[in-house]
Amino acid sequence: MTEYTTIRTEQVDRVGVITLHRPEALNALNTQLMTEVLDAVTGYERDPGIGAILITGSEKAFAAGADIKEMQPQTYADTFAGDLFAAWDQLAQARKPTIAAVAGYALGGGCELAMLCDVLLAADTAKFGQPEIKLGVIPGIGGSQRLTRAVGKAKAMEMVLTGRMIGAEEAERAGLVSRVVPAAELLTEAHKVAATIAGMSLPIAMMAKESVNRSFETTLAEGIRFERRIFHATFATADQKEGMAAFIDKRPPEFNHS
Ligand SMILES: CC(C)=CC(=O)SCCNC(=O)CCNC(=O)[C@H](O)C(C)(C)COP(=O)(O)OP(=O)(O)OC[C@H]1O[C@@H](n2cnc3c(N)ncnc32)[C@H](O)[C@@H]1OP(=O)(O)O
Repeated sequence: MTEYTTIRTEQVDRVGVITLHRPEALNALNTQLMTEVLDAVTGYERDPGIGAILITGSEKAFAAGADIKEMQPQTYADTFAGDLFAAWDQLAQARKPTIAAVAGYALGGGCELAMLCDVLLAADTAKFGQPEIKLGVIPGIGGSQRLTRAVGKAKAMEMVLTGRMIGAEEAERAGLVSRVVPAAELLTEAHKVAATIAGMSLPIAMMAKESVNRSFETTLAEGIRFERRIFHATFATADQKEGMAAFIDKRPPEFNHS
């Protein structure tokens, strides 16, 4: 069992949970914390008993951004040679579905971490922003790209150029989050969503995720061709036979993830 110092992990109902835990710094994402998050994600990816990964923070902050105190003294040569933040791409490459449950601040790298996840659920207390410009930098973990795809150019431009935060309702209206729930219900709801996904056939959920993600990277015609081929491939699984047989037999499916 790995000992983590800046995150907490637990496994419930085939869901691998990662709770960011650096309360003294509002979960600011320093190297230690991100290394631990990525290590935990790798562990859950390898674990056949896990079907979805849930990432959450505290009531006050999902994460207040990349660690400014750690970044401040770095030189251009440091950031370039070390390819600062490139490791985070590993989360985007996760093949199992990932869910972010956001309460409080999700700023800069915190907003980017949430956007690296597949499903984004927000508490009514959530505040999203890309305030890097106020620090004399720009988003560096995909914020200018993923935020723009999520909320469109006009809102993304305003947020990235002014650093303005948006609340949960505005984030939902703009399409950044799938749903807003009362803060007291966030974890319960997020667990429900994650457990629902984890209860599906794992290979089929992974195919569904890959297919949706393809829509961000290719033309419509290519995307539809990709989806059709993957759809055909689902018929090679035992879970397709089981899922359809269960419907016909009027019983819940018992997927065995093969
Ligand atoms: C550059 C790239 C690629 C990515 C980035 O993410 S840059 C960072 C973007 N995030 C920000 O600019 C937000 C910074 N934080 C704040 O503006 C405020 O902390 C707040 C509005 C989120 C909350 O304000 P509040 O007054 O409630 O709390 P503080 O006293 O300011 O914070 C408590 C404690 O946490 C430390 N903290 C907060 N955010 C960070 C951070 N991103 N990096 C490092 N440390 C952070 C803050 O300094 C304070 O600790 P001390 O009391 O020890 O100073």
